[in-house]
Amino acid sequence: MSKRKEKTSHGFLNNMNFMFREQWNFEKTAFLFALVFILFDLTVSFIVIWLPKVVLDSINQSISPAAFITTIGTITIGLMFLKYWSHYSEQGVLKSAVNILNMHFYIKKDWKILDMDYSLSSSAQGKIKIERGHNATSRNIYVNMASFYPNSAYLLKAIIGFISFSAIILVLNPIIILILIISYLASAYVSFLVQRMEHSFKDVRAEIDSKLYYLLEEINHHAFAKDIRAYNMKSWINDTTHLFMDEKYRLENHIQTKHFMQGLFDVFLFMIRNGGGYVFLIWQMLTSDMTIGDFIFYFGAITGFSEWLKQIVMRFKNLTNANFSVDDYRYLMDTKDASKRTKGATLPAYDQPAELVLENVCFSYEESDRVFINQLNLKVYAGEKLAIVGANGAGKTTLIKLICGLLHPVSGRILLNGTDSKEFNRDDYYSLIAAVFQNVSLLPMSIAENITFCKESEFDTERLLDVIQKAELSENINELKDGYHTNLLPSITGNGVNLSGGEIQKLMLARALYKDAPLLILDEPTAALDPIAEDLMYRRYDKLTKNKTSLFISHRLSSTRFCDRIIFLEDGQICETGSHDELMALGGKYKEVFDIQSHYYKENSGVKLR
Ligand SMILES: Nc1ncnc2c1ncn2[C@@H]1O[C@H](COP(=O)(O)OP(=O)(O)OP(=O)(O)O)[C@@H](O)[C@H]1O
Repeated sequence: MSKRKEKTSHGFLNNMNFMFREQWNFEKTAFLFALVFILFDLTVSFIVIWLPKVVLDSINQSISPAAFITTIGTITIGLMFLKYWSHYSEQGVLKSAVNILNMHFYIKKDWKILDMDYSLSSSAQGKIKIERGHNATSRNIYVNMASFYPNSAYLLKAIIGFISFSAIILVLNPIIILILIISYLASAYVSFLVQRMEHSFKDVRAEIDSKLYYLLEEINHHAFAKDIRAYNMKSWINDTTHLFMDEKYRLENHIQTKHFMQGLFDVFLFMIRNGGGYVFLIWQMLTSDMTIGDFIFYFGAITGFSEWLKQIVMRFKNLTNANFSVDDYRYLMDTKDASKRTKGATLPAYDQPAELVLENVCFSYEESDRVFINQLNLKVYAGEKLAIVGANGAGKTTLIKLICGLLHPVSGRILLNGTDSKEFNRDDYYSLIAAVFQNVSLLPMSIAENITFCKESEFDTERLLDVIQKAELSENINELKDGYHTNLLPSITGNGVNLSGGEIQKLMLARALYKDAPLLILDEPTAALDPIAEDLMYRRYDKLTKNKTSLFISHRLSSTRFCDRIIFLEDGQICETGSHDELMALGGKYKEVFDIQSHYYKENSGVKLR
């Protein structure tokens, strides 16, 4: 499979364009808020350094108390007005960007993860990508991508403030500006180095987080609670969690140490910068005609100038962080599916069984050198009932995932009614297959919704009742007060029932039958059924698979005899194929395993399997 080189960074300007367009499309008023905030907040900054000069000059010039109160009162009221509206607008910018826009990215990212090819989302590389996408849209407003827009506004405000205050200090002495700027450039450079170092650990951090959070989520998972107690796994979980935590601690500690050193360097520069400025002003007071009002005004300007520079460095740093997050988000969102998402080949009829052909199919998992499916050739005739058997790890589930289009062959082809599965639109192709996988997936909604995936008002009742009956679930459901309207997962829905393992398996079968697709795939569908339910299912298998081609995976070889043909898989290859009688006559691996299983039955119950 040829690997496309993926773009991990779009560049700052491109990201800026992207974020501003997103903000514009999402909420235009955010731009008005930003404008008001910048203008008003800057004006407040000027008034704050100018007001003490006005007060001192007024006292020096001995103006009348009425004029003094009017002047100071007007300025103070104006200041309050501007401060209120600047705060209001700032909140407007933060609200629309961080609270709303971030939620928009968060949902889009989740949708992308749900929609992307399974082969990508389940690979190790895909998991890191997803973790980085989660971090990019996290609730932490200091690093998430939505902080890009407010930080741009803060940065613009700081730049304008810096230029204006420069003009004031320029009148005083240009060298002061030069000293202040050099000290800040040094600070910015060190900050940039620390930030770049932190970014270089992003993949390591995502990998540790993904391991740690997987473990933390699993231990909180209801299904895992029994095993934890039964196998006394607490100490193992504790040790493993601490192992990951230690890894995380070491990494964060290393990063934190660099931040601490950067902080020390900043304090050193601050002392040189501000201390030098004040010494210069005192000297000016002593040697020229500078008034106390001027001293206070310039004192404020130098402090304010330093503050603007600090703001520029800080906002630039935040913006760079947000820019990295935008890159991470776009890296995830740009993921190209390997399967076809555009209009594909014409689909075969849903009411006719499909023919399936595998030609020289090879497959390896991305992160492994091993070949899991090796040059596999197989033809499943339309309407045929094929059983796939083999030892654990032989590749049965992998083969099923390939046929389902969840994984893609590294080489070779999978043809459905003569058309390469790659030629179908991915979602169209999924619609041709109804599969029951080993891992069950129940959702917190009613039994009917879990079977049909339709809203309560939209499903086909007749079809629902038919599949409930075929899956042998009628008796269980009839016992419930609300029948198939009963909710599942009461711990989440607040009411309803918990089904047993066997009942869930029947429900999964009902779900596959309701889909009524031409290719039915059942991966160990009877593993949780009691012998009577299992026997019933085998006897009804013809009816269940009417007008369908079916693939049936099982470890119980006796259960595959109702299939037309059996393939025995070993190391990702078909080593034997034929009907039960043919394989028994062959005297190979199938017979060997069958004899071991039937021997067990004979010895323990006197029941012979043949
Ligand atoms: N995501 C993965 N990455 C790497 N290897 C994997 C992955 N999933 C499965 N494997 C490996 O592929 C091999 C085949 O697994 P598969 O699940 O297809 O076997 P199986 O025949 O269905 O086994 P079982 O009967 O136990 O369900 C196993 O060795 C397994 O470890």
